Amino acid sequence: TGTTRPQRLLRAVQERATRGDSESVIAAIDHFCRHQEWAMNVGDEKGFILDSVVSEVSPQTALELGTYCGYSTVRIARLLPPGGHLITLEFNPNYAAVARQVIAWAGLEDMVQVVEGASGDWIPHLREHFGIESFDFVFLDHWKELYLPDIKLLEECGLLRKGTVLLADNVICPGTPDYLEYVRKSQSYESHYFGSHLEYTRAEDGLEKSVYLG
Ligand SMILES: O=C(NC/C=C/[C@H]1O[C@@H](n2cnc3c(NCCO)ncnc32)[C@H](O)[C@@H]1O)c1cc(-c2ccc(F)cc2)cc(O)c1O
Ligand SMILES: [Mg+2]
Repeated sequence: TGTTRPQRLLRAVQERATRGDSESVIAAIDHFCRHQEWAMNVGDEKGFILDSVVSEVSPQTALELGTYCGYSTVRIARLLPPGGHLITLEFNPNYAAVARQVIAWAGLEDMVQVVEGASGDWIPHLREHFGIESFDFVFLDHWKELYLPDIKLLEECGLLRKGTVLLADNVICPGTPDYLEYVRKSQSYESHYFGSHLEYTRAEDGLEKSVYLG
């Protein structure tokens, strides 16, 4: 049995990036995905939009749904303010193991908690387990049909507050139609679409930023 794509991505990071240098980790993954093997990281073009939203929110508490290899985890964590903390949920243990090593290579392990398990199981326990009152920022990038049920669960668990910013990847490709309809129609959200492209391709895709109004 050979290696998996996440393992080959991790090796590219360890061979090309400088330990402790998060920019070089991001560049190594983008290089790997552009020149070796495509992988479903948010990528550099949408990543630039992610960076600008994270910088604007400057979250003390952030949540990511779907860690995969940790690419967007590193993008978010490197921009957190002092005292800021990111919890990222990943239910595939092999992906979680790779992500932990990518995050550590970037030197960001102190700001990030990779939590192994399903978002639906973990969201109701985040407050008691991690002492989280509410999230300032949520990045959605896991299975697309779970975006809507998971934000409804976050609402029910009181983990969103007036002003919480949700940023959702892939609202065009692969697409999250039910989520988009909900956040754009609901009186509880103020939504804005950032047009871009599917990572490392010319296909259309974009990010939806939705502010929870309470
Ligand atoms: O499918 C895409 N992403 C899915 C991500 C899944 C990751 O999240 C983890 N995950 C899934 N469900 C849960 C869960 N909760 C659910 C279980 O209870 N709880 C925790 N973690 C979860 C997985 O283990 C993965 O690590 C995608 C596709 C394209 C794409 C576009 C065009 C193409 F042609 C091909 C592909 C582009 C993208 O940017 C994409 O993000
Ligand atoms: Mg994505």
